[in-house]
Amino acid sequence: MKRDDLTGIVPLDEVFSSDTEIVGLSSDSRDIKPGMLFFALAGAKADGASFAQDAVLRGALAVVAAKGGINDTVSVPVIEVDDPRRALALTAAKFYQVQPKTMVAVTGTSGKTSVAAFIRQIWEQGGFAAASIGTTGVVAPGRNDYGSLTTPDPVALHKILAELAQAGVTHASLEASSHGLDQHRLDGVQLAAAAFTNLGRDHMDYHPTMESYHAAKLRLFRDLLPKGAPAIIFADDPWTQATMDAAKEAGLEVLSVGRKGSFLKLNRVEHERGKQRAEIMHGGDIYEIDLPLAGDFQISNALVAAGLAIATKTPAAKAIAALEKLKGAPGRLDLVGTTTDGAPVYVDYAHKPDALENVLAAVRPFTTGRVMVVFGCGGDRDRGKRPIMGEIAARLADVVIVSDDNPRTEVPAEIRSAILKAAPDAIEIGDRRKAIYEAVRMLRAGDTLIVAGKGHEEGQTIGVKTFPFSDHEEVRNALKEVAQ
Ligand SMILES: CC(=O)N[C@H]1[C@@H](OP(=O)(O)OP(=O)(O)OC[C@H]2O[C@@H](n3ccc(=O)[nH]c3=O)[C@H](O)[C@@H]2O)O[C@H](CO)[C@@H](O)[C@@H]1O[C@H](C)C(=O)N[C@@H](C)C(=O)N[C@H](CCC(=O)O)C(=O)O
Ligand SMILES: Nc1ncnc2c1ncn2[C@@H]1O[C@H](COP(=O)(O)OP(=O)(O)OP(=O)(O)O)[C@@H](O)[C@H]1O
Ligand SMILES: N[C@H](CCC[C@H](N)C(=O)O)C(=O)O
Ligand SMILES: [Mg+2]
Repeated sequence: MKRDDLTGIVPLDEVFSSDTEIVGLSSDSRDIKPGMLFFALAGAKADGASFAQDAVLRGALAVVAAKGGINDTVSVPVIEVDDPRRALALTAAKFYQVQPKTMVAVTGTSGKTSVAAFIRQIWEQGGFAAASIGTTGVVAPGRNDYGSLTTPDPVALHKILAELAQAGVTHASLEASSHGLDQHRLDGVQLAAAAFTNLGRDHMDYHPTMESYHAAKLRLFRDLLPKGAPAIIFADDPWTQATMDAAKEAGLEVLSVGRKGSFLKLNRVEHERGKQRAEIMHGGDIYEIDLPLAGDFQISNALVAAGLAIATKTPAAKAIAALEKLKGAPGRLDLVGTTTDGAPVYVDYAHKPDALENVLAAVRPFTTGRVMVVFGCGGDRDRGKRPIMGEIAARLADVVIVSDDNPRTEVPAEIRSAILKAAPDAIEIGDRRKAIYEAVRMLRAGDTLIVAGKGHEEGQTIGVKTFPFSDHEEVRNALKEVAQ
């Protein structure tokens, strides 16, 4: 791409002639090839500025950095900007040029992946070529890539958006994580609408307080949505009011959904094992639907998705009717099988306190026997949530098995012991395969088992190595073995 097609954000015209060809951008010196621009970002672990020399040696045309950020002398121009992360995101948007026409983003502690998958399905049912991008990867017509970050870094993200647009995708939903918002990964994405699901304890290793965690989420409404755009806000969360106030102050059109919602109001819901019947009110009309998913929280997610669809011009009756055909995102209260006595086993991605609380509460109404749970907590992540999750499991489940979930570089037994402090009656089985097998073996008619924490994940990270591991596969194998 020529200099002039890319200028405007970073003042490239001050250092390059107009015929300079720029072949790419990166904030990782290891990815730099001749003809690329290197953006030096101050990170959590390292300072990108210290890799400027490395980037130059690999052929960077220039280094974009914060004012006074580069102390070493480098042999290429150093371009100083106020905010290198934002500059990278906006430049990436220009570099990759095209994005799907209608894009929405969803933030919140829980429900992002589910809402992103639901709105994609509502659009698909409306006949649009639609995509979703988030924790479970990129899902689009003819494409299903496994992803590693919930919100990809801006260069990867804009490359994906351009590929999707070029493949004819017109509608896309994105998950906006608090890290992603804080690090400006989504700046430069042209959003038509955005949504907020809820706020609970998460990532307290990154955000110093709940208020700063909330403020990171609010960037979506304060800084990224254009004025007048719709903000769909789940109405029944303790953080609803503060979020609505911020969205109103930012000049957005606030549309609330939920039991206390006014745009989509949930009048009534009846839970059954695999589905729930809901009465929803919109614009004076009443709709009765069967949502083919278990769990009260999935009603909330479905309402947020329907709100986004209506706000982006899907007729309300169509958007609400589409809820009857929704499929859950992989590993979200995902029914993997049942024992010969009919006891169901679900795999769920609850790896934070509120999610665990919700999922255990969700299965209680249709469990006549015991609610059982196998779970652990990730290593090298927020340590404070361990006893909190232990307490929740002990309070809401009848049988608790504490096991390992990506211990990473921590001592697994120490993580388990922090959970067990608040769940003294729990059974401890570190090996997750054995824990799942034991739990399945204990199941009796009327019981429900939740294997929580890993959801769609396909590995167990011990130390710095990731070993293939799938809760789905382990549950299926255990069910087979126990049935024999
Ligand atoms: C803590 C965190 O969020 N880190 C993210 C951040 O990295 P960072 O900027 O802090 O990087 P750093 O390692 O300190 O290095 C600083 C800079 O030096 C550069 N560098 C480094 C080494 C080198 O040889 N050369 C070089 O140029 C790095 O590329 C970087 O630009 O920016 C990177 C690029 O976007 C991300 O890949 C990286 O995600 C790491 C891998 C990560 O684990 N992130 C998780 C916590 C995360 O983002 N999770 C959220 C939420 C999950 C959820 O709840 O759903 C997500 O959106 O996935
Ligand atoms: N609206 C909700 N309210 C509370 N808990 C929920 C809600 N939706 C989902 N959950 C719980 O959180 C888990 C993760 O759901 P989902 O993947 O949709 O959320 P997420 O926000 O994308 O999470 P992550 O940040 O971990 O990717 C589910 O498996 C379920 O246990
Ligand atoms: N995006 C989250 C996922 C956590 C999933 C859980 N299985 C764990 O490893 O803690 C994180 O990396 O913190
Ligand atoms: Mg997610």
